[in-house]
Amino acid sequence: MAETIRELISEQDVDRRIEELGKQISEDYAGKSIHLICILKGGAFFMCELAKRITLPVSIDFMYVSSYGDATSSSGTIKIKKDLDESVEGKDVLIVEDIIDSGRTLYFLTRELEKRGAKSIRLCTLLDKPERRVVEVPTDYVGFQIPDEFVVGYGLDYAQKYRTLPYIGVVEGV
Ligand SMILES: O=P(O)(O)OC[C@H]1O[C@H](OP(=O)(O)OP(=O)(O)O)[C@H](O)[C@@H]1O
Ligand code: HPA
Ligand SMILES: [Mg+2]
Repeated sequence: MAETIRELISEQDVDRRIEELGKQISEDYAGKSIHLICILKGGAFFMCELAKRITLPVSIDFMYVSSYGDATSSSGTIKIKKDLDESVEGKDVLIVEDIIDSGRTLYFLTRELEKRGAKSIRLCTLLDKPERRVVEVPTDYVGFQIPDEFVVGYGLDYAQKYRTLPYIGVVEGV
């Protein structure tokens, strides 16, 4: 069977949900500024859309961590491929991810940012796949809970392909 993509969440539904998340985050952090930490590569697409919808002062930084490579399951080893440019000490940090799957990446990141002295650490993820969790991690803001299927689009890749799809789809035939 050839590799095909089945739409799971439409572009319109993703946009609408990001709008809601931006509003909720702006209310919850009222009076504060937020330091967004985008987890590359997948989180970049979501972060740009989310940041535009937060009505508070926002600063942004990027970290590139990767564990999947070209596979559909985690290698279990998280590597920092590009570190943050700025210190997180004393900052209200909001980690922005495209997906929480096994939870290993988020667990690693949370511990790392705690060690570096962040004042508070929360997570905003576009997608959450709770059935696959290996490590328990708190998810503060979740766009959509999805079933146990390998998804692509809106930053998510399968072997570096499909990141630029404007909707979320399931890879079939692999
Ligand atoms: O909960 P987990 O099982 O740890 O999976 C989630 C992580 O896996 C993906 O990153 P990936 O390693 O594919 O890097 P990428 O964003 O560059 O594609 C995704 O962007 C998350 O960072
Ligand atoms: O379902 C997924 N798709 C793409 N990348 C991922 N990284 C963890 N889970 C996924
Ligand atoms: Mg990936």
